[in-house]
Amino acid sequence: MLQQTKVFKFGGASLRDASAIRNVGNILQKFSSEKLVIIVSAMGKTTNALEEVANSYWQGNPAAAKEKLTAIHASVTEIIQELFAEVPESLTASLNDLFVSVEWALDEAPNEEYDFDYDQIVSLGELVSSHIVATYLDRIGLSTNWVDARDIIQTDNTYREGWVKWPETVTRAQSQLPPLLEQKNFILTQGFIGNTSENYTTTLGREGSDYSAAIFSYCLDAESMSIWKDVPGVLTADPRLFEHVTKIDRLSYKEAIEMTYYGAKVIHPKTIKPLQNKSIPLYVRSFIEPDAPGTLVTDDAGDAYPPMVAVEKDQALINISTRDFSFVAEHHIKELFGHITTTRLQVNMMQNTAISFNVVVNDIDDRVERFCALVNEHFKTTVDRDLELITVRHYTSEVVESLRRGKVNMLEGRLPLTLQMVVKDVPVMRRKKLE
Ligand SMILES: Nc1ncnc2c1ncn2[C@@H]1O[C@H](COP(=O)(O)OP(=O)(O)O)[C@@H](O)[C@H]1O
Ligand SMILES: N[C@@H](CC(=O)OP(=O)(O)O)C(=O)O
Repeated sequence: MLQQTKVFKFGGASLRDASAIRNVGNILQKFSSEKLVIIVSAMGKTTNALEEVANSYWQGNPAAAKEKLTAIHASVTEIIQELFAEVPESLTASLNDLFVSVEWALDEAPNEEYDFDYDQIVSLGELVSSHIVATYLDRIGLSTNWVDARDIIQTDNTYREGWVKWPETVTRAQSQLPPLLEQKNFILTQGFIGNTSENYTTTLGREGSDYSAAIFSYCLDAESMSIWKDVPGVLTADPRLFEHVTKIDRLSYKEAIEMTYYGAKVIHPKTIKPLQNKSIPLYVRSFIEPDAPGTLVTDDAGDAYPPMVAVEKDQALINISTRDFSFVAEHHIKELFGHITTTRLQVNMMQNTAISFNVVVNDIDDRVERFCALVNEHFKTTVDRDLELITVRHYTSEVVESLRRGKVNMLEGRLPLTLQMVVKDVPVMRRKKLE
């Protein structure tokens, strides 16, 4: 039975309003005889809205936080009123309980750690959407067991980026989920959230629901995993940023992990490893054209690919140099990486010269400032911000030239299959109109 379980993941875009949720219901009708574990994200941009609640609360403005929370509750209520001719009382009650529990938390003084409070607040989005979708599926005759993902996914207490405790998670999934799939064909649960051993909620990192689906797939030795997106599959570049992109029919795990790590947002980068480790095929499919084949990510996908481009925004280039003109030696690099680890910087590129070391990192929160303060005693640092990291796999000179147009190149690295450049826009100089 386990071999036949498929895992489906529906993200925020596929659940943004009542008609989108109905569309998900229509897709799932076609699979009513299959064993499915369905992972849902928060609806639309709810997670961003909840981040605003967490920020107001943390900035010492609980009244503003509550106002924002009430607005989210109101928009959820509007969606369910449109979705159900008559909203089931049990759903209204569960949603009220969820919102009230966060509201009460906002009355308490903030915890010492922002990341902890963030997770307790922001996890609400997935809990809300999963109750709505499960109730809707039951209503349209798709009998579904709602599961709290926090009973399955166990993490350490790295809030906002929980590290999965695999043995505990596998044991829980394998003991709890198969009996539920015997009872009803569908299990519906949340992406993005997990639980610590002290029973506190963690999140797995922004856009982490794809990863949750991969965790469930791994634990259940799923037959396949499908993520339902607003694009026809994996494209040669983000269609929001580039014209003339084409769909890739088949992609190897290796290509997928390289592209997603460097910013191809269509798949969360942590998704690939659990699937590759168990050779579970990944389908990236369109919820707009659900019968189209999408992209298949597997082991044996050949190695002839067109140029593929990924863009990661909000990059900072940190130039670190020794204060006394000594070489940047191995012991310096060891010290620097110690600080990189403690400040949770993600390094996307690095290069060194005799007396300097350059790293390109995701510019998140105040991590760069904290890193610079830590290294200040031994090193001088300068930081360039608002940069983009452009990664091109299977690059050609034409593609690279076209990407360079209008950009200043700050750092570049080439390997036989991958070219990376860190760029910023050329400052535009315009002639003034003469009086
Ligand atoms: N190479 C790519 N191929 C397809 N889509 C991409 C690519 N790179 C970035 N994207 C973007 O990823 C989006 C889908 O991912 P995402 O918004 O995270 O989905 P969801 O939140 O529904 O899981 C697309 O709308 C597209 O703009
Ligand atoms: N809701 C979370 C997790 C997630 O993966 O969402 P989505 O599937 O819509 O990218 C976020 O927005 O970060």
